[in-house]
Amino acid sequence: MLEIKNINISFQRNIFNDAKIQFYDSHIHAIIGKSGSGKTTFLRSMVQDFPQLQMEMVYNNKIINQKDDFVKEHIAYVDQLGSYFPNMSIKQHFSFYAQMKDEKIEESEIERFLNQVNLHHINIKKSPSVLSIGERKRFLIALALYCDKDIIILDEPTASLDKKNIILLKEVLLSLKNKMIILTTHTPEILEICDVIYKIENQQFEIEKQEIHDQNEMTDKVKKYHFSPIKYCQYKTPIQWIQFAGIIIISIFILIQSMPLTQSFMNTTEVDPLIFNQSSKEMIFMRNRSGQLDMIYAPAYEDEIIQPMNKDDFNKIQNMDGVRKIETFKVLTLFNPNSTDETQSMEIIDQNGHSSIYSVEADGSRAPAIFPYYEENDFNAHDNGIYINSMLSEIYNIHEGDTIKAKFYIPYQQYVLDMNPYRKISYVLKELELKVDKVLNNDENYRSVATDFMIYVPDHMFRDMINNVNENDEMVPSSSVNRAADQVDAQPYTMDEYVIFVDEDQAKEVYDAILEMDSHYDAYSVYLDYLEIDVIQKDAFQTQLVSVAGICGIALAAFIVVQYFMMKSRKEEMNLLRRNGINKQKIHQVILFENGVYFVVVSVVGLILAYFYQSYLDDFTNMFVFNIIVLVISLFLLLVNVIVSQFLLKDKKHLKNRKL
Ligand SMILES: Nc1ncnc2c1ncn2[C@@H]1O[C@H](COP(=O)(O)OP(=O)(O)OP(=O)(O)O)[C@@H](O)[C@H]1O
Repeated sequence: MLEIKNINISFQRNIFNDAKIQFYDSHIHAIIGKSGSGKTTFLRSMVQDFPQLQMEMVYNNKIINQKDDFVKEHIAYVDQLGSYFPNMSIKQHFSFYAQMKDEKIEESEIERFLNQVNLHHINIKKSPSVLSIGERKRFLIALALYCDKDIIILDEPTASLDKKNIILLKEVLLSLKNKMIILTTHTPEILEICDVIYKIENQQFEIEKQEIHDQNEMTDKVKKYHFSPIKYCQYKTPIQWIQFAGIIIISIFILIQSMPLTQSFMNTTEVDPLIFNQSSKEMIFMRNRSGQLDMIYAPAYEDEIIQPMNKDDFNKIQNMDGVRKIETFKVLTLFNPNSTDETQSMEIIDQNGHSSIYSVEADGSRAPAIFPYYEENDFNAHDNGIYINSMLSEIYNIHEGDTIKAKFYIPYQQYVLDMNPYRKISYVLKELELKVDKVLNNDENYRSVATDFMIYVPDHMFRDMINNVNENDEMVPSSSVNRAADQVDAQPYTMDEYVIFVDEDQAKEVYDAILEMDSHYDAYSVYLDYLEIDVIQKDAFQTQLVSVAGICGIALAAFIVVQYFMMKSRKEEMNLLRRNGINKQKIHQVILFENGVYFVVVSVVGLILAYFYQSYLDDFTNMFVFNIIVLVISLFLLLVNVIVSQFLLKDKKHLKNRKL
């Protein structure tokens, strides 16, 4: 027996005032009353709490403290509309309850239950929406029977039913001998089979009819129903799966958009320390070029195209504000500047005499070269030592005190052609032994675009290396030099490239002035070049940022719209779970689990894509930043996801929502 006492419900007005009511095992009860008297509200209050409700329920002499558990174990509720889970087929409804009961249900068993309520030959793979409302209500009763609930509540079961369906329903109700049926109706055919009829009058339940017969002992065995939020996630319509996949795809799209942007941001922030050291800020390379400049200015590698400076211009530059000194400049290479199609070997001898021989790539990309340094470079307190940069030291494992032994190409004579190229240069191949006095830090040395592997020798030593060449040295054969020798006489080689030492704050003016003097004058400063590229990169980043922000904004709006509709379609589903006694925490766990799956999928795919993107760039130096950005964006999208779901699933319309 179910006794409900002290029923108080009031909205704008009192609906029940200290009312009480009793329901008997194996009896059919009807509640009647005028429209608006509170029939639906009362039935609803039996399965769901709301703020305007107070009541005390006693079932088989036990006070019900946990209404949710009681509902889950004992009550099946069928509302006026015959509401069903919109995310489940007929068959899935049964398997959902089977899962809660820790059982498996076969199709034949489902059919047996459907037969009990006169539902034959329906396609159980279809959604209950294909059923008529009468069939739907009977289907829900069949479900209640399968769930073995002992209390079945039917709100207006005959609403919208035709005569034939009313008769069918009546037969079904009569067959439920051992259940406690509680219904609201005004249909005489149903009322005549009710054992007890209560009428709502003056906010109380008044007995209209009471024919209590022997009550089939309804076992109060505690049935255990388990609701698993994880298993529940499988119940989705194809549209919901598509929506779920949709928000994942949109999220991944946003992540993909962020990657080039991140890269371009890193480009704008990454600073090579070599660019900002004092020497790089104060050195401007300069030359008078014959012919067109192709690509970039690579100091001294292209000295066939360098011709002497105009004396007047040279003097002008020398007298410019900020110019401290002008020195000649050249680079000695390990490869034949006339053809780099060869492999060279380089020997490193350590202080103990142990030697390592390296074969240097034919393309010269890892080839060290000899550069002059000057007093103005302020290297290591002017001790006239031989220095190398840290990159060369690391790659070839060269330490202070080690000796680099290799053959370098040293210019000997030039054949001035006075056209483009301006001259042909003959070289000798000379073995040099350079004992490394010090490995310079990045903030000490200067940088060149010619190579990353630099050996610095004092300017006077450098000039000696060039000036001490004579015809006894090993001449490098060259057909182009021979051809030039047929046309013009040889002259001694002259260094026509220069490095200007300037005051840092006037470097830009000097640089611009040189370029303005003559279109054949080239000026190159690692530092100024960097600043120029930096401005271009920052501009490019800003443009990219605006376009990516636009695209991602649209994608985010699409994300919210899809998520909104997905969640909206689930509101009914969540309400039904509540009516099945599934508490709010469990329902939140469903959402939490789905959000968790979403986050894991998006972030893992994002991290994999970030990895591939970086391998495409062949640069893993920003791996950490990329991964953090992927995770931050995924977390942000997760947050949007959670906010939209919480916003939609909140019981904010509790007071107004009649169909809870
Ligand atoms: N959530 C709510 N917020 C405000 N008022 C409510 C709410 N639910 C019900 N009411 C009011 O409580 C009263 C009883 O409504 P209820 O639907 O229970 O009546 P009923 O007897 O089932 O009527 P009918 O036979 O027409 O379905 C009505 O005046 C209704 O407006």
